[in-house]
Amino acid sequence: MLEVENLTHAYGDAPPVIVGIDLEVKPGELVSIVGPSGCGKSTLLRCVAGLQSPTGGRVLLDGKPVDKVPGNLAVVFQDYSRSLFPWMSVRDNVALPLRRRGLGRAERREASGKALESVGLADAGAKYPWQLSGGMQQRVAIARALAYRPEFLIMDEPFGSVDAQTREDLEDLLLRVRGDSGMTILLVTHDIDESVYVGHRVIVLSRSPGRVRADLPVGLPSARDQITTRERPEFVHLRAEVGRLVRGHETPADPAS
Ligand SMILES: Nc1ncnc2c1ncn2[C@@H]1O[C@H](COP(=O)(O)OP(=O)(O)OP(=O)(O)O)[C@@H](O)[C@H]1O
Repeated sequence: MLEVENLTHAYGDAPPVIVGIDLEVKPGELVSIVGPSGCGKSTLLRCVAGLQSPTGGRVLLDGKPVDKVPGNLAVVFQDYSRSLFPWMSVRDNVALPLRRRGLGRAERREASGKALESVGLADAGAKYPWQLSGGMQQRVAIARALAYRPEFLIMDEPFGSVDAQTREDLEDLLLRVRGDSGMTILLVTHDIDESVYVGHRVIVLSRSPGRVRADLPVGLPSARDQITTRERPEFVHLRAEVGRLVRGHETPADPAS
């Protein structure tokens, strides 16, 4: 269980970028976070991942305060080009964090092979990241997080730099991970459709300073697919509601804001 309590963060003497954020993510849940540009989504994720100390409030993972990156947590950023080591093979990039898990060489190799297979890159292990397309590199970054088998997966706009078809494939991969692994996942995305398509819940942050404006359950069946799910009336309705909230419009359910 992930709990964020009254989280506030300011950079130096500047006004706070997030204020009084409260949220809970239950085991196995995938929660999408959306909000206007600059409202503090990445700041929130960095505080949750222990990469940054908040100036107020706290983050608890399974009841323990987060003050550094927890051992059972993995992070995937948008900028895969900076997160993969160009001098290491794809296989070694994926296997690297497994040393932290104390796995031996053979086990690391097996786990990295399986993770690469799960992202459709079984044959790319011996290549170097720079020999792959952007979408493939991002799949390597995702494979690295999956191989690590974290309990908590934090993703900051992970599909933002890939083409539309790859994005859909990666969303479907995320849905499979969500279903199979029981991981608790927090995903920041700019894509409102994506937030609904992959999420159990969508949290909308307000314009800067970011506060929780809405926390909306996604009442869609667990089995989703790119065509039929997006045609469902519940999907169309929720997408419109999230869109209005992100743009700062009033909604029937939110008359006072
Ligand atoms: N390291 C930093 N030092 C100072 N200010 C920062 C730092 N990181 C972010 N900010 C500022 O904090 C605010 C929120 O940034 P953040 O990246 O968290 O927002 P975001 O919602 O993720 O943005 P976007 O949607 O554009 O990616 C912005 O005004 C940004 O300039």
